[in-house]
Amino acid sequence: MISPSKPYLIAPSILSADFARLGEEVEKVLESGADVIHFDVMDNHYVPNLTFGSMICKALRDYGIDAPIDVHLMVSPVDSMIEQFLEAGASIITFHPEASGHIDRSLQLIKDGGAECGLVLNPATPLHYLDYVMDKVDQILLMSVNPGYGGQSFIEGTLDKVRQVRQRIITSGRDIRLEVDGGVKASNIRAIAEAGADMFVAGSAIFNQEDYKAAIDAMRVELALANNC
Ligand SMILES: O=C(CO)[C@H](O)[C@H](O)COP(=O)(O)O
Ligand SMILES: [Fe+2]
Repeated sequence: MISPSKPYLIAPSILSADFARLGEEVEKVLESGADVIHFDVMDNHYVPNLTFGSMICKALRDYGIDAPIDVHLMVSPVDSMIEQFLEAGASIITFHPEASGHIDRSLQLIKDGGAECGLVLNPATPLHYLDYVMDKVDQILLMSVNPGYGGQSFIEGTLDKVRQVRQRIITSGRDIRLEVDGGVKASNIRAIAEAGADMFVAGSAIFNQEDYKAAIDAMRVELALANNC
C-alpha cells in the first residue's frame, strides 16, 4: 500500500507544472511535502485535450523519482495504456469505467502488473460502476470537475458523492483510498476531508503558486483541523 501511515495524502497534479523543467518540478514538489505525484494522461478522444504518455513516466523514474506515481488515465480504450504504464513504473493506475469494455479485466491487468488499481467517476457518472468491484479496487477517484483541464472550479455536489462512497467503503470492510480530483485548494480541502476523502489531487493550487511548500503546508493545516473533528 502507498504510505498507509499517513491519514491524508496530497498528490500534486503535474498538469500544471512547467513541462520544460518537469524533473526539477517533481523533485521540488516532493521536497515541499507532496506524498504522491498525480499524472494526468489525456488522449484528445476520451477527453478534449492531449497531455503525455508512458515515456514521460519512465523518464521521471530514470531521472530518479521514486515517489509513488498515481496515473490517472483519461484515455479510451484503456488496456494498451495500462500495459505501457506498468512497464514505465506507475505505482497506481486508475481509469474511467466508461472507457473500458471490460472493467474487471482492466482492473485485473493492473493488479497482475504489480500496481494498485482504481476507478475514476466523473461528476455525473453513477456509483453503480462500483457495485461488483469493491473487492478489487485499492482506490476510488471522484472527479470534482469534468475531466480534461486543470484550473477549473470544484463542483460542490461532489461532497455528497464523497459521503456516499465513504459509506460504501466502510460497508466493504476494505482499506480503499478515496481520492478527489479537480479544483481542490486550501479553502475547500477540509470540507472534502470531512466528507470522507483521504487523498487530494491539486494541480493549479500548488504549481501556480510561487512557494509550493507554503501551498502544501496550508493544505496540511486545514487537514489537521479535519482530522481533529
Ligand atoms: O484530472 C484532472 C483534470 O482532468 C486534473 O488532475 C485536475 O484537474 C487537477 O487540476 P486542478 O487542481 O488545477 O483542478
Ligand atoms: Fe487527474
